[in-house]
This record gives sequence, structure tokens and C-alpha cells, in this order.
Amino acid sequence: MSSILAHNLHLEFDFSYTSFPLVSLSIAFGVWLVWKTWKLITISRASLPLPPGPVPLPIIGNLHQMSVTDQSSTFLQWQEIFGDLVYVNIFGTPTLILNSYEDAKELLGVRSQIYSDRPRLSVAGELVGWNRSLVLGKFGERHRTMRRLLARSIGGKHAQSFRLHEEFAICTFLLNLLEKPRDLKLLLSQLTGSVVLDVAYGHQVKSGHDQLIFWFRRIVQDFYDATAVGSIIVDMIPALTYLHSYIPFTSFKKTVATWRAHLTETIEHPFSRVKEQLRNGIARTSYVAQHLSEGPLDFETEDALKYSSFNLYAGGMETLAVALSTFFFVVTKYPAIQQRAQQEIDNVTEGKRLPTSNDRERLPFVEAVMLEVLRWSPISLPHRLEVEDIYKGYRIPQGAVVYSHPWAMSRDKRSYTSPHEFRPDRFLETPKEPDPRLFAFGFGRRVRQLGPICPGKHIADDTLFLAIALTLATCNVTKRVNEAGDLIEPIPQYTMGVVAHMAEFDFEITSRSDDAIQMLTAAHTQLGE
Ligand code: HEM
Repeated sequence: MSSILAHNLHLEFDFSYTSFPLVSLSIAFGVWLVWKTWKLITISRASLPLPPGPVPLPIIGNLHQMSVTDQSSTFLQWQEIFGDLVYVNIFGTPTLILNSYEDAKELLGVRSQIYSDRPRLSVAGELVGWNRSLVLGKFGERHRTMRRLLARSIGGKHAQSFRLHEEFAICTFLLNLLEKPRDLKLLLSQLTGSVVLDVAYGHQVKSGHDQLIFWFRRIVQDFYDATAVGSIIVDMIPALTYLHSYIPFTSFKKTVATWRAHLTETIEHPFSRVKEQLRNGIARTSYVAQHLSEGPLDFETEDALKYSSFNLYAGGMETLAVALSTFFFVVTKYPAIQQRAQQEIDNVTEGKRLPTSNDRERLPFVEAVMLEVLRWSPISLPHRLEVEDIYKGYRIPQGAVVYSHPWAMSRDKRSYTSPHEFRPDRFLETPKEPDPRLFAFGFGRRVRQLGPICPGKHIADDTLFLAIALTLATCNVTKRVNEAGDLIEPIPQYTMGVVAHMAEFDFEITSRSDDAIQMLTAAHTQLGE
């Protein structure tokens, strides 16, 4: 046995010894081949064209062609000229606009591993501190930890444990709106702020002067200011970030310090309060309470929990409010749609109780109204490509900011007939037109939702449905009559910004019956404990 082994060893030695020059040669050839192939690939990659787009100017690129107030219209015009993939350069930052669902699904979904980072914002991110949050943080392990925590608490069926939170906030909203219809915008932001703060921290908003809502509104405003025109220059030329610290007495430094202090206060305070409530055994069900009560968390996990909880307000407050203001607009404008949906609800509840989420399957038209509302006013957040990519024969440079453009997807004639019409039946006919939830909540890895796709989409879906169903069940929304006695026809107008808002419009709201008010009041009292 041992001799066989020795023989074999000897043979092996012999073989390698005699062929040494040959082996070295083949290694050298292999290295040369790899180098040559790599060179060829990089040269051929570099020679690939960028996707088509408008001609840029030196230094500022296409900045001068971007509308500050109506970005979407500019994108739509470019789509007409250049097609679904449009490439622009904004002050040196390569930027790709994805106008079709298929391209967004492939790049941001299938290739999410390299397309899930967020653009760097020097002022709001690094200087103020938003870069530790979910929405502006670097895509990596910390981001994944946050997403795991969220998925385990508010993702999928877990979202159902917050339905009573949502009902309370909606009943409060409707009772207030019936008293002050002119305050729709304010009351909507109170409603949606209240839903997300209750989900995040178990905090019920009971008055218009809520301290937590005040803090959160303040940091959102700070964020908008920190990403406004002046700050964008710093974002484009990051070196300026460091310059600021050498310029003495600049008011900018003070402003940034104030923004930072606001952010810290808003992140720390509600989190500590839940901890205290847990110690005293009085914490309500919430995202933070659920995770903290599972036992002591290590430092990184607790920090991830803290930063992801504060992001729920930033992610959910305005988006929900925009969708609901679209709903109020369409029921004002299209009375026939309102009556048909009310009839459907009355058939199920017989007007004797309020509709709940359990009625959803028996309210297909109300569901279709909700889907059409989502289709009408979609939003998106930019992604950032981490390494160079090739797609459809085009080179997409590393660091490119990638925008999915959901307005183009929702108005795409290839997917929707008469896309500019508000027509809920499109989701009831056979074949059904595509469900807008496929793009309205963004793109990313769908499996276990670890990519940047909206983590609050189930909460949003539940809240939208409930708010729409409860409003239709208890209220009549009508056009206002002007002094000459004519009906004021609402016109759909959006003000574009980070999120597109429905411009204010005239409407009247009355309760459908005394019973409706009683049911709302009873639910509000019962749930507000
Ligand atoms: C109608 C309502 C809503 C819409 C249309 C919406 C839509 C979106 C979209 C398009 C994104 C960007 C996804 C991407 O990067 O591709 C997003 C992200 C996000 N949403 Fe929502 N959302 C809604 C409601 C909510 C709610 C209620 C919450 C919280 C409970 C929430 C929390 C978030 C957060 C935290 C992010 C950032 C995720 C990340 O960067 O990983 N959203 N949402």
C-alpha cells in the first residue's frame, strides 16, 4: 500500500518536474488571455453608447432643462423623443430615467443587488444626519437589518395588527372634516401622520396640537430646505461640504446644526418614551414596542430599530395624504362613481354598521376605486447604481442616479386604455388592466422585501381601503356652488415636488345620516382608549 503511494508520489513529482517550463508557459498564456479578455471587455464596454437623451451643456449638463415645478412633464416630453430609456447629465451626475414598467422591473427589481443604493446627499445626508436612516442610508448590511425588522412587524399579514390603529385615526379625521371641510389638507396630514406614528410608536394623535406631529413636520420641512436649490449645489460638488467647516460665522453652519438638533430630538424622544412605557407596562402595540419587548437588542439592532421607526413618518405621511386627496378630488368630480360605490357598501352593511377590512372581498368596486386612485398619483424615489452596468446594448455608468418614472407607467397606452380617464372598471373587466401596486410602491427585491421597495405598502393598502370605504359609507362629497349658483368644476392639477400634490379644490361634505355620525362617534370613543 505504502509502496503504491510512494510510487504515485514519485510519478507525480516526475511529471511536474519534467513539464515545469510547459506549466509556466501555460500559466503565462492563461494570465495573458485573462488580461486580453478583460481589456477587450473594458474597451468594448467603454465603446458602448450611453442611452439616448437631450444634448447636455458643459458643466451643468441638462440641469437647465429640468423643471423645478413639473419634472414629470419634462420627463414625458423626453420619452416622446428618446423612448423609454432617457439618459441625462445633471451637473456631472449621470442620470437614467426609466419610463417603462418592464425596464424598471428588470433593472431595479431583478438587478436590485446593484441598483438599490440611494443618491448621496451631502447636506441632508452627511451634515444633517439623514444618511443613517433607511431612506437615505447606504444599501448594505445596516439597511438589510432595518428591512428585516420592518418586514417582521409591518410587512405582509403582520400589517393587520394595526387595523384598529388605522380605524381610530380615520374616524377622528372624518368627524373633524365634517366640522371643518376647508381644512382637508391639514386634516389629511394629521390623519396620515397619526396612522404612521401609531404604527411606529403606538402614539395616538388626539388633538390638532400634537407635539410629536409638530416635531415630525419640522424635520420634514428641514429636509426639504436641506435639499433645496442652494444645498443641491453642495450635493453636486461634495468638496464644498468640507469647505463649510472652514468658513467662520456662516449662517449655513448654524442652520445645519439646528436641523441636526431637530432630527436627533425627533428620533430619540419617541423611542425613549416607548421604552419607558414598556417598563411601566402601558405600551400600546407598535413597531418599536414589538421589537423591544422581545428582549434586549444588541447596539446595532437597537440603533437600526430607532432609525427605521422614525422613517415611517417620512415614508408614509405624505404619500398616503397625496393618495387620499386624489380620492376626495375624484369623488367630488365624478358623483356617479361615488353613488355606485356607496350602493355597493350599503348592500353589504345595510347601513347598520361601518364597513371593515373584512368586507373587502365583497366590495370589488370600492377596491377598484382605490386602485385607480393609486394609479392616478404615483410617486417614486431615486436609486443609485453601485457598479457600471450594460442594458439593451447601452452602458450605464457607475454612480448613475436611476429614476423610475411612475407617471409614464401609469399613463402608458400600452397598458391602460384611455389612461388619462379615471375609470375604476378597468380593474373589473376581463382581461383586467395591470394592478398599479406593481409600480406605485417602487421597485426592489420583492423576496422578503429586503430591497428599497416600500416597506409600508401593506399598511398603506389597508389604510387607503379603510379610509375610502368609511368616507363613502358615512359622507356625501359634492361640488361646491359659487355665488352665482353654479357648480364649481374641480380641475386636476398637481404641484410637483419630491412628492406630487393635488392642488386644493372646492368641495362640500355632509354626513349621509344621523346614524352615520353616531356610528363614527361610537367607533372613535371605543377605539381611542
Ligand atoms: C399610498 C401610500 C404609499 C405609497 C404610494 C408609497 C410609495 C413608496 C415608494 C414609491 C417608495 C420608494 C421605493 C423605491 O425606492 O423604489 C417608498 C419607500 C418607503 N416607504 Fe412608502 N408609500 C406609501 C405609504 C407608506 C407608508 C404608510 C409607510 C410607513 C408605514 C411607508 C414607508 C416607506 C419607507 C420607510 C420607505 C423607504 C424604504 C427604503 O428606502 O428602504 N410608505 N414608498
